[in-house]
Amino acid sequence: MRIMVPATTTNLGAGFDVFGLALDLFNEVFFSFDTDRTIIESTGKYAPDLENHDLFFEVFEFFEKKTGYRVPPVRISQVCNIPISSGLGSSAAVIVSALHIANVGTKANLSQWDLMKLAAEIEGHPDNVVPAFVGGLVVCYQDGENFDFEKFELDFELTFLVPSFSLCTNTMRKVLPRQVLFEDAVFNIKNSCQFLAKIASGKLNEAFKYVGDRLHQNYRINGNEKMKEFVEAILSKKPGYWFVSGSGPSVCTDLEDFEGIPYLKEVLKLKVNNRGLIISE
Ligand SMILES: Nc1ncnc2c1ncn2[C@@H]1O[C@H](COP(=O)(O)OP(=O)(O)OP(=O)(O)O)[C@@H](O)[C@H]1O
Ligand SMILES: N[C@@H](CCO)C(=O)O
Repeated sequence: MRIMVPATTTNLGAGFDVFGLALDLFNEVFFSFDTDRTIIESTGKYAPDLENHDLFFEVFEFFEKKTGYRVPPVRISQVCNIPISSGLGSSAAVIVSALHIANVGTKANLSQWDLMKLAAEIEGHPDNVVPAFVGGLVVCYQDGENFDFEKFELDFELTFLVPSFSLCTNTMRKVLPRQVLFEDAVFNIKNSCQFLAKIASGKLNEAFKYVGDRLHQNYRINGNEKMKEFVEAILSKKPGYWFVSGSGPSVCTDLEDFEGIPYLKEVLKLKVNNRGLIISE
């Protein structure tokens, strides 16, 4: 059996923990239950960047605690095509695939809606896992038990500048302020609403004028010397738009000239994936 889970970018500037977008880049996860112990193997471009497979086991444990089912031993072989700890949803791809494997192996047969809620609970925010499940641009709502989302299907390509250093989302969430200025909150509301209104009206080119943020990006950029240098070099080239992908360090921008940007490891040009995850026997 196989499940392919897409990379995702989130926040898109002002939509912190709310906007998520699935991309045309997938981790492939092959799995079978004909084994007497759980074995996980990783191959693919980014497999060398992996330190361990703990996240799979954390998800299985969470699933067992939440459902009461025991996840049977499983042989997993994953192809890591999504950069790790780079702001492109690598952890969400694992969480979604591991929940699917647990759901199949236990025959718990949870609905996709319930799996999405579990995934958002594990990750601590819904904006990577929801688009990983359903594809497209999603606007997520999660407040305690209340969970909802709407999806928009789009057709465009985004450019991501991926640096050679990585940032851990959990760490990047801890650097965020507990309180913000009223005018900064209003700034983000204006931008996120206008971004979404342009998307909903099909005015895609105008949408990316509204990816400004004052709630999270600066705290994350200024909290890491390499990230600060990386973003300052990008801004010195006066991009039409830019935003930090997820919790970083990758940056999405419309730049074409990447000359002299420090720590730049690779440039990924990724189309929107409106399909979400792909399950096959
Ligand atoms: N293919 C994988 N197999 C096993 N564990 C993985 C895999 N990809 C990511 N992880 C785990 O997820 C962690 C990275 O999660 P993190 O949320 O920090 O980064 P990200 O998901 O790539 O970025 P963002 O959440 O900002 O999009 C890694 O340190 C590793 O523990
Ligand atoms: N909205 C989350 C996304 C992490 O990928 C954050 O910025 O922490």
